[in-house]
Order: sequence, then C-alpha cells, then structure tokens
Amino acid sequence: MMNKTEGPAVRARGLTVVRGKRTVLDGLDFDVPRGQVTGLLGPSGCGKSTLMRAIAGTQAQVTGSLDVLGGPAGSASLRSRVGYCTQAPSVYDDLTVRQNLDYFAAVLRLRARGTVDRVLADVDLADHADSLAGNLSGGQRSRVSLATALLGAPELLVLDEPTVGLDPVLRRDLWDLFHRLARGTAGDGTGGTTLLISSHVMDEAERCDRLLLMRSGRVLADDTPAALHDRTGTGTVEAAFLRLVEAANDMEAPR
Ligand SMILES: Nc1ncnc2c1ncn2[C@@H]1O[C@H](COP(=O)(O)OP(=O)(O)OP(=O)(O)O)[C@@H](O)[C@H]1O
Repeated sequence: MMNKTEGPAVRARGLTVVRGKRTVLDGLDFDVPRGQVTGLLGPSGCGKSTLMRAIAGTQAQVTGSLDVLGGPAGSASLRSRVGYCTQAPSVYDDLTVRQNLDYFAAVLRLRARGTVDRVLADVDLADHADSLAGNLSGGQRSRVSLATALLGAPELLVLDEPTVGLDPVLRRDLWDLFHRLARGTAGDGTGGTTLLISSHVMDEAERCDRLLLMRSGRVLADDTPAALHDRTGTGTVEAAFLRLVEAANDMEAPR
C-alpha cells in the first residue's frame, strides 16, 4: 500500500539515466519536500528535463531508486496524482481553449464545467476561453498547457520551464499562483500541492522555497535560497551558483 501523505513527494537515491551513450543523470540523491515550491536550476543541457521526465515516468533507462508520492515513479496509480507540463505546450490548435480543457477533462473523467472554469481563472485565461488555441500567443499557449496539468488537482506538479516567453507581469502572476497552489489556497482548495519547477532564469530561483542546483548531470546544491546565500557568502542565487561551480571545478582540476 502506498503511503499517500507522509515522507517526501520525491525521493531519489542513486538515480541514473543513460541516453544514447551518455550518462545524463549520474547517481543523484535528493528529496523534494511536500507542499513547497522547489526550483530546479542549472545550465542548458545539465539534465533538468531528463530528471522531470523520470519523475513523470516518461523517461527510459532509469536506474537507482525513484519514489514519487510514496510509490515507484511511473506507476499507473500516480497518473492522476502527478501533473506534468513539458517545454513544448501540448494543445490542439484547431480547438478553442475551453474545448482543449473539456477534452483533457473528459480524458481524466472529470466533471468538466466547474473544473474548467476554475483552471481558466487560475491561469488568467477566462477572457480567452473561446479563442482558438492556434491564434494565441506563445505565452498564452503555455498557460493553456499549464491549465491542463491543473485539471485533476494533482498532488505533485512538475513544470518544465513554465515561464519561458512570458512578460514580467505574467511571470510574477504565475509565481504567485505557484505559491497559492503550494499553500492550498488555489486549485480545488483541498490542500497544498508540491511543485517542482525548472528554469534557467536565476532571479526566479529567489522565489522558490528550496532549490536543486544542477550541473552536468549532478546535484551541485540542495538547499533553501537563504542557506545558499549564507553558505557561499553571496547575495543572490546566481552568485551562489557561480561560486559553487568554481569550487566544483577546483575539486575536479588535475593536481
Ligand atoms: N535522445 C537523446 N539521446 C542522447 N542524449 C540526449 C538525448 N536527449 C537529450 N540528450 C542529452 O542529455 C543531456 C540533458 O538534456 P536535458 O534536455 O535533460 O537538459 P536540460 O537541462 O533540460 O536542458 P535545457 O535547459 O536546454 O532544456 C544533454 O546533454 C543532451 O544533449
């Protein structure tokens, strides 16, 4: 029997992923605590999307252990409990925003009307409900994609770069929504959601409760923003990250 409410939302031990001939994730150990916003940051190609795919259960060649909400990643029973948004928005261009959401709600066997209205309001798209998805801006399309992930009120939301291409006001509004979801004051209001959000915009890191900083398929740091500032004697996550990279390079340099 899966433990539904205790323990971390995600627990990785020795998590390794090989893609082609490359070891893309190399023996990762970390926990993602429940009910918080955890940021996954690191340079392009460091393995963020691969890690998110592994957690969502869509990545092949995963070894080590990876538990999600108390059960092995990818188990059938997790399908409705984990919401996953990929970098490329998955929306049907020839349907309206509402029709897209009605369709995904039907797939999830949800009672559509109230749920669809709730997620439309959450992502601030109520005014565009009847627009064809194909006529939306890139930022609006990614918010439709986010809305589909919110439909089932998942306990864990895995969002791959959800704020790319958004203007500063929308980015701020989305981060406010993420924190309301974590506090349990948005969504269906039934409790705090755990969010794992990737970004390579370092100023977004300051908005997270916790950070997983990655580099070359490894976890460089797993801490709160404040603890990272303290530990590295820096005032921003960006400066902390650079300090940690320098320290890692020094350790790896041939003597
Ligand atoms: N199909 C594949 N076969 C082999 N290697 C791959 C494949 N897909 C991705 N990779 C490699 O895996 C590594 C991690 O890719 P991943 O997409 O997880 O990085 P990322 O941190 O999400 O990057 P970005 O921020 O640019 O999206 C990269 O070095 C990439 O070249």
